[in-house]
Amino acid sequence: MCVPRLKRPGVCLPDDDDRGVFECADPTSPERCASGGDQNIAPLPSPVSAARQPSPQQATGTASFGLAASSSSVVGFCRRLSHGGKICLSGEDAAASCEVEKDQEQEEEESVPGEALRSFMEEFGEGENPLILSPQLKRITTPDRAAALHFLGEKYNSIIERYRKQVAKCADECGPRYDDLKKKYTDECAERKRLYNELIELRGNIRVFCRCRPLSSNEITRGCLSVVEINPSQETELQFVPSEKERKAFKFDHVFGPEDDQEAVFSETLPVVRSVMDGFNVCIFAYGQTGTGKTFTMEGVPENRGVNYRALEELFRMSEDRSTSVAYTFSVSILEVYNEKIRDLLDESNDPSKRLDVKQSADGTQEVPGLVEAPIYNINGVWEKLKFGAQNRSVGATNANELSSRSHSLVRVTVRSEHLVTGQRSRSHMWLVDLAGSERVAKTGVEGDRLKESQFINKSLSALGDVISALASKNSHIPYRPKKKHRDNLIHSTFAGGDCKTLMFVQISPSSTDSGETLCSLNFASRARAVEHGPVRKQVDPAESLKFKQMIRELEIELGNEKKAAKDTARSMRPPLVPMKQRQPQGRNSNYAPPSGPSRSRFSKAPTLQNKENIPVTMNKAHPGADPNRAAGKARRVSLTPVIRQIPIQPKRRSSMAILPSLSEQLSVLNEKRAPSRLSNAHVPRRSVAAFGSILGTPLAGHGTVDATPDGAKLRRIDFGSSSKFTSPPPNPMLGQWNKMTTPAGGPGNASRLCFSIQKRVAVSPVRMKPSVMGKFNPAQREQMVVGRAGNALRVVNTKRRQSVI
Ligand SMILES: Nc1ncnc2c1ncn2[C@@H]1O[C@H](COP(=O)(O)OP(=O)(O)OP(=O)(O)O)[C@@H](O)[C@H]1O
Repeated sequence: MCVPRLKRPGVCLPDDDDRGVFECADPTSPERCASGGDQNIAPLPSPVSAARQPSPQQATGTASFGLAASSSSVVGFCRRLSHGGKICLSGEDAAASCEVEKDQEQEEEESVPGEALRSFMEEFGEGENPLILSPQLKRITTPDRAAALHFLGEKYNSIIERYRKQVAKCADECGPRYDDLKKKYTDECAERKRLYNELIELRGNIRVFCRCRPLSSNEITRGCLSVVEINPSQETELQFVPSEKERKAFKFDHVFGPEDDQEAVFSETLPVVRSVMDGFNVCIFAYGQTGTGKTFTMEGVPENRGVNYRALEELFRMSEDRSTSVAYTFSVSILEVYNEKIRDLLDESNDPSKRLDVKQSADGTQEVPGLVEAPIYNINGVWEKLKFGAQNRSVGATNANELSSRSHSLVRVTVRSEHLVTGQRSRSHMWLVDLAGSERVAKTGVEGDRLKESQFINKSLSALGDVISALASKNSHIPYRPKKKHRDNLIHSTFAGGDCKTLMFVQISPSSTDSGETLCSLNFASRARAVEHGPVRKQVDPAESLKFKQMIRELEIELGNEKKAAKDTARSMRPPLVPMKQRQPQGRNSNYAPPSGPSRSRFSKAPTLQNKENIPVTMNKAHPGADPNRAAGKARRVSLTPVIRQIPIQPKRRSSMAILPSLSEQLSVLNEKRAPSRLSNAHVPRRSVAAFGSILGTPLAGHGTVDATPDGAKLRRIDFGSSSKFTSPPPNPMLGQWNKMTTPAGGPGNASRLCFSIQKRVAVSPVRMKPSVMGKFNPAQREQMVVGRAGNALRVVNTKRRQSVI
């Protein structure tokens, strides 16, 4: 039997989900025949009545079956029911229907009427199994077939209805979730892009977009193939496939394929363009082989304008948006570098004798004095200027491009802004550069003037390539053109100079005939992408910066005066100091007594152990009052003062306002793994320590007590009024005087007067002494001694004396 596989329209077979559409050209029900519905079987009466009274109109119409019935059965059935109505099958199916007829007649003879229909309905009445095999349907005799099909139709309709409801329910339930997820995804993408842009800005990278033009009609005629593969879902990657075996992937910040239009390109360019309105310099330039669409991207055509026009349009739009807070003014200059000469394309006089040159301005930027800077007030004005400039540009025909640009074209848009509230002004530039195309002289078939142009173009582009390579590999030497005023340096500094946000379009041809040049361009662009300039500065109006410089100068003078005044005041407030010459030599770390000097005779005619503040000395119990060290003729105990000097002082370390804890406290504190030692809260200049070291008694003496906290590192509370076990000798008269001078309202004095510094914690640990030294002390003395070490400073602490931890 022939089972036709019906392709659209036709019957859906078990292994094919094409929908079968049977059209009946029944004159009595034209609307049904023409309805073309493709999902449901037309509504039919109940199976029983249908079985009894098969109505052609009811059974006909346009129906689609998702059943596995033999199309022959259905066709035959429809034919009979239509009473002469025509079953229309398309194409190959029509031929199949003839054979179907024969089979059907044969089948009818074999089947048992009524019985088959019943069992069929029993079998398929239950469940949702939509799979009905054709032999089962074939068993039903002709008069019952209508009922069987009707039965099936209803069953399928109900299944479809149920599924439709399920789908609707699912859509209701999942719709909001889907929308939510979609929003999250979009937000995530936007955030990723923002972060990426931020990263690029921080690094100061050159952004690189790659744009591949479509194959030209000429290339298609010549049978050129495309060597570039771009997957639209991967907007940053491009595959270069010059042959079957070769394949190289290139990554850029965005890749535009042949089908991407000017608008799509500009929408990605927009963020960079907007920066110029925020005071950043911006440079957008197109690079690539001749005829790859650089001018198309930058200038565009009147009906399909490019980046230049759209960028200026955006600037005007933004200016309008911000008009309540910022006042913007725009001006434009257009120039070209042709055969290493600069031509002003907006100069209406077109004076050939006018010579323009590049000059370096005071702020290091390249300027072209004398260049026309035309103010623009609206977008119409912009188009006029751009058109005028483009008309003046040097173009010529080559084999590669009928209208090949023979020069680098630079449009400079100057944006000046003044903030209406803060009055802050800025001046920034946007450079829109359409470079001349690199070309293979042999290929472009140029000669004469065109050849000369080509040589200049290639030389200039190669210099640019060197600059970019050097920048990319972070060479210390950037090979700008040797002459400082070289025209190319204007281009180089524009986008490679560093102080602007740079976007490069690398334009490529997809044609297999250009694969060599395409690879060069892609490699060049990859190198450019690796260049890191560092963050770009906001530009301030030069007039504004002059004003700021002036302000800074005035502030500096003011600050200097204030510092001087503060110094003078501080000097007048200081306590009387020992004259410098009386102080011990700096940096001396000696075990010998410092030479006696006038200070001693002046402040302490007979220095005693008691009044030697901060100088721990071992007492000789046998001869009190005698200097045991001298008596022994040996080196004195460590002089603390020089030791202190040796301890490195951290610049912002606080100085202690006192305080001498007991030895056990010291030990416990110091052994606590050098807990952070904020033992002080007032900075005392180093020399004060030295000075007080030789003053008899300090203002601290007799005033300070320590309220030791569990944390030895914490500052002790000072009770100036109470007495202490660490009492000092009576203060000397000079200090008394000084106290009076500096104590407000006769109070105990403030912290700054308690200037005795603990500059460094000292880890005290037993140190082995030479037996010869130890022998000089009796056991009681030895017990009383603790030997400590502070850095490389050795000192002895006597438990019976007022002790300094350091
Ligand atoms: N993306 C594109 N879609 C459609 N046409 C394009 C596209 N890019 C370029 N073209 C067409 O290709 C031709 C060459 O383009 P264009 O003059 O801009 O190239 P070019 O790189 O500036 O060449 P040259 O360096 O020689 O000046 C033009 O006819 C242009 O319209």
